[in-house]
Amino acid sequence: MIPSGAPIVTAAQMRAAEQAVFASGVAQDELMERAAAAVAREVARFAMDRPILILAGPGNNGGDAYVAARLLHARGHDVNLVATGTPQTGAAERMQALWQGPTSSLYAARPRPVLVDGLFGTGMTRPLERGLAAVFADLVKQADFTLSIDLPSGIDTDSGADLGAPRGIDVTLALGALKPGHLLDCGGERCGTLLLADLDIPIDTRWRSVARPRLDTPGAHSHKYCRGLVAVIEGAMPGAARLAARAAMAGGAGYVVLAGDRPWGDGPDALVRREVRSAEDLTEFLGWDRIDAVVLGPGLGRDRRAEAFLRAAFAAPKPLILDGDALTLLGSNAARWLQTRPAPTWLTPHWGEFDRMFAGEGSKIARTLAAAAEARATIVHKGADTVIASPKGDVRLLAGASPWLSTAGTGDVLAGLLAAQVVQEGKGIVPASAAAWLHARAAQLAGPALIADALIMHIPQAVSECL
Ligand SMILES: NC(=O)C1=CN([C@@H]2O[C@H](COP(=O)(O)OP(=O)(O)OC[C@H]3O[C@@H](n4cnc5c(N)ncnc54)[C@H](O)[C@@H]3O)[C@@H](O)[C@H]2O)[C@@H](O)CC1
Ligand SMILES: [K+]
Repeated sequence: MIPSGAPIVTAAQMRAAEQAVFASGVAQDELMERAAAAVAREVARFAMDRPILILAGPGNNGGDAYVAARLLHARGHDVNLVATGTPQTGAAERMQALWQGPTSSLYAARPRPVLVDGLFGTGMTRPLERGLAAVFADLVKQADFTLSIDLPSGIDTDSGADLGAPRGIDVTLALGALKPGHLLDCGGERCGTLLLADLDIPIDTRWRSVARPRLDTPGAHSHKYCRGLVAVIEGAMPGAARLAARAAMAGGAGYVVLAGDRPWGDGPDALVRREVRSAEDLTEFLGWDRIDAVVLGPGLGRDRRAEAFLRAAFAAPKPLILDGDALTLLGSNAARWLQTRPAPTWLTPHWGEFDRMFAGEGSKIARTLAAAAEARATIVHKGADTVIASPKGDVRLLAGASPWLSTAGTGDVLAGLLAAQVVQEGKGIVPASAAAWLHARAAQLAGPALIADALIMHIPQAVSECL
């Protein structure tokens, strides 16, 4: 579980936000007391009367741990504390001095049913030392319940990379804001349930976790065209385009046309068929002013015909959603081509497609943001964690989607859903975030061993939860 629509900042941005709070007259110790009060509240809620072991590291994450130990002890909880070394910050040192209860060294620590991890937070700069990682993992394993303060110790704040964090953490209480490491890479798997205590720290950011969208019920006078017309272009593997088209219908588009020349299989009868045999036909079709968005790429193929279709779609002044083969065809020319498009474009690459299109270094967020700016397109960078970035610098992160989505055709469904949102919700990151939420929710509803067709059947339920 992840807080919805929550702000996300890097370690450096969090430190800057904290400094701004200090500059406004709040003392550092006061902020630490606030953080620890939130930690103590959550720990007390889960611990009930079970004995608690608190791990305190050398920095301010450890400082929070000392204060939480004091507050929990004052409330009558049975608390032991393990200190991994001497406090390295003034605040941690002052908080250590105020802790009067039992303290032991890490290697003398005895497991207890409730464990609080205050070893490291946003200050982690290198992997956990091996001995420490092993003892920590063992204490987590032997505890019934573990809560991490701010971040699981052993997760990189900005990338979510594994720096030795154990498995089995039940709850992570993020302080001030979410960090990318809560959602990306290993962080997404290791945090357990993610909670957020905002601590009244003002956060100014364009990065957020994906939120449940608010969708509109059609008005009493709505008709099929005003709810948006999506054109899906067929190619070598017509099943993929049909999945996209059916997903666009289920996602609420008013009118969906499947354009191509493949033999017509079974229904759905509501899907409109338009014969398009050549790139010239496609150009003529895309000149139809009722078309609000075009999906190209699912099952398109990579031959000359596919390339000609791609050129025709690029030239049409229509919002365009590119997926699958269209992305592979673009390859390393993607940014150059996309910059010249006369209308907004959305790309939905998985990591392989993304890597073929865009070079660059850094975290998944940094790379997706840079690519979106360069290509002037909104990019939905799919995977176990999905990063959505717009050319304007907005970011939405989605983690924790069903692992059962890793099956053929689910990407085609996302492309169709995105088109439905584009024609209903408009520009930029909003429709992309909505589509990602609906896709993840439909997968949750479809349950284990889902297939792409079943995913589509659950989209209307997901939509109904957003009205
Ligand atoms: N951001 C906020 O709003 C607030 C942050 N606070 C806490 O402050 C934390 C950040 O504190 P710090 O910047 O002191 O950082 P940390 O407490 O995360 O740790 C930094 C210390 O650990 C050492 N270190 C880093 N990686 C190590 C490794 N692998 N092995 C051994 N030592 C290692 C560093 O040299 C440094 O001494 C946050 O995570 C949060 O818990 C709260 O106290 C108050 C509010
Ligand atoms: K921690």
